[in-house]
Amino acid sequence: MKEELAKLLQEMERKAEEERIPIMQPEGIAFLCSYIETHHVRSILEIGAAIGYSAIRMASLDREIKVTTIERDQKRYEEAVAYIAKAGLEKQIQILEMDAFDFHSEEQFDLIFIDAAKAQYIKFFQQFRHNLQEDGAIITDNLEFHGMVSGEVEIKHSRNLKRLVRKIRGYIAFLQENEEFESEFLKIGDGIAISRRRKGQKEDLLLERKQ
Ligand SMILES: C[S@@+](CC[C@H](N)C(=O)[O-])C[C@H]1O[C@@H](n2cnc3c(N)ncnc32)[C@H](O)[C@@H]1O
Repeated sequence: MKEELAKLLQEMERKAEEERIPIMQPEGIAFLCSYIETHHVRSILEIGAAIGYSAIRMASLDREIKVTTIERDQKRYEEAVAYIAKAGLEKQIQILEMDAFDFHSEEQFDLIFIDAAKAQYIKFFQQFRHNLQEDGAIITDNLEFHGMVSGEVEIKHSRNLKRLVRKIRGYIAFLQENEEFESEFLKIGDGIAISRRRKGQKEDLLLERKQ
């Protein structure tokens, strides 16, 4: 990695820590980058850009990689735009300021990375599975949610947190029972799931869309 880029990423990590912006943890982003490299991923759709940290990490792996990333928070979007420009990655990263549920496209991606509102994971998955290449993968972060999902870390007084943890457990069950996708759950970073289409399912999906 070039020295300038490494410095920029360090600045972003510091900012995220100071302002409590939830960017990917080091182990999680390292895994994501090695997945992209070993699977020769070239096109990525990211739901949840925040300040653009993971988008920059992913796009800087290879000049051929294109990232489309979506952020609904105006301030974070503007900060991400500035960081992407500083990294010189405007040609590789397309950032959209919008609610991801308003993003409708026929484009097919090698990888879809879901890293936005956790309570909406099932809805994101259902909306964007249509945009996944046949051999692609949907990766979701934060499935352990700091140990709260397994119950290792007890939630004492927050109803909202309890509700969120119930939603994440619901998403895990949704993936485990999913007939179209097979998911692998990894204890990396804050907990990652990799979901790939079972064989023959893309053809069924295309037929379903034609009818
Ligand atoms: C965990 S942060 C993303 C971190 C980023 N992927 C990284 O690691 O650098 C989640 C972001 O998703 C955004 N978000 C949540 N729900 C969204 C939605 N429906 N559409 C677009 N962005 C959303 C939030 O504003 C927040 O900035």
